[in-house]
Amino acid sequence: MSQKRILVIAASESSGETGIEADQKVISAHGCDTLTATTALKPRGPRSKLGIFSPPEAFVKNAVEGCLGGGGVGVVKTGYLASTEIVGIVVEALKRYGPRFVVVDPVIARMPLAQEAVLRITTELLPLTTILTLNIAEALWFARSTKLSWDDMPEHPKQSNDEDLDYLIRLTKALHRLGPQYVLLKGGQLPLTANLEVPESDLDKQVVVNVLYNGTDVSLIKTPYFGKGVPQGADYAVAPAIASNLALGDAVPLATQKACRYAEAGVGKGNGQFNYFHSTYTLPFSPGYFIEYLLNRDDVKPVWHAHVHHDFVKRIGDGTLPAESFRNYLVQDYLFLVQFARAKALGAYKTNSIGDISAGAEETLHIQREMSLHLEYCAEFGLSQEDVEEQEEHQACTAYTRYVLDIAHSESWFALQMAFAPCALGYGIIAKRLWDDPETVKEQENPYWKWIQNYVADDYRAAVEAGEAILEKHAVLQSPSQIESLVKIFVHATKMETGFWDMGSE
Ligand SMILES: Cc1ncc(CO)c(N)n1
Repeated sequence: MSQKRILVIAASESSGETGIEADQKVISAHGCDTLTATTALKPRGPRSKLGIFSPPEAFVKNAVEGCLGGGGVGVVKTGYLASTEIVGIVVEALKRYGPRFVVVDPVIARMPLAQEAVLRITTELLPLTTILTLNIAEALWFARSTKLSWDDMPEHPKQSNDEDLDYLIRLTKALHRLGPQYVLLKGGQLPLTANLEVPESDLDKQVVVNVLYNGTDVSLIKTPYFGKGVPQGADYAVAPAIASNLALGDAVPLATQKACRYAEAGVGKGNGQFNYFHSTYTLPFSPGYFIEYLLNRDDVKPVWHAHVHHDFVKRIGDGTLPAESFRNYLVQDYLFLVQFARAKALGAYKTNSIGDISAGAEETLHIQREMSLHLEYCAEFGLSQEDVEEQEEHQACTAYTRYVLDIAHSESWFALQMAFAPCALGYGIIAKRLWDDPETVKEQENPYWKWIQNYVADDYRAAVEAGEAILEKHAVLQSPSQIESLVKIFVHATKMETGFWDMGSE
């Protein structure tokens, strides 16, 4: 699905806390895409006092028209419109291209703006506006700056007990007369009590009421009051979040309610920073590269290395492994594979996908074929199938197989696949390395050559690749915290593999 595109016409603020940069984070967090027309350039911190820089108006015009003329932009969100001319450019472009939604956050109280620009916003931009979002200070600024006569514009109350819910609603209605389809008045500067009354002390301040009005219906969106330390991003995030929700297809009231919830959640536990990505999952790997990521993790790499570079493996390669060790290992591996086949069969039971069921069944059969190699070797050692099956399981064998079977019972189907993973991946990698390594003693010179051949054979390779495909396909569907617990399973199973080699080396 292509991303929904939103044109942001606003100032660039190098702090990233407001302006285009902040809007872009909000919009990205909603899975939408941002196009920009930069109206002003504001440095961070004390340097901002040295001045806000203005890009040439021709640039702003070209950017706005280029973005809207290029098509695919359904929502325009405006922030700081730095000059009368820029307001004119925006108004002209909106009339020409008629985007579906126009979200206006008129940054008029905290950035310098000519009286004429405010007037032009009021008379020309607001009538083209889908939703005007503003806080109380901005609402009052409009009241002071505009030359319009407002019949029902409430006086700014001098006494705090006039600043009640009714006052907020009257203010919202007054602003609606300026022409936008909706007004959202953000009440963060006027927190109320839990019963929406005027608080008598700071302790009583509990609820922030945001008032949404469309000319007929007033709706109140209540959010908790977090005190004075609320990161400013919480306020600025509402408008771009509305723009995103509109782009994604919500009607204005729902888009607005969800935007207020988004902003509320971003305040989080109050470390002073607004969290834009509170509901965004970031997987630590790119799709298709889970295994590469997994094997390079700091908590996996050394454990994995210990398994695939074990001394037992080296001595299979150079043929110096004592026959006795190999025989003991093979017997235990046969017993291991019996239990592994049980786990594979149980895995097949644990899924509703017929593809995954039959893959599980295939793997079970594949284990049976792998076991015939073990029996061939054992015959050479004078051991029959019955002899092998009579042997007692070594603890390393019991530990590994019952761990996997326990995952099979207590965890998800995919967790079980992660418990299987070190087995196939490891033997695939080990055998290929031994096969390619010029140091490896080959053919008849090496009593274990058949073993190496078995794990580089086409059918084993195909089984490994099928397992890899399963990991890649399902890893991208997990949450980041699930990935962490899955990795732990993989690490533990890998250690069990190493334990198996250790046992063989005894
Ligand atoms: C212990 C162990 N791990 C992996 C394999 C590969 O199937 C095996 N045969 N035995």
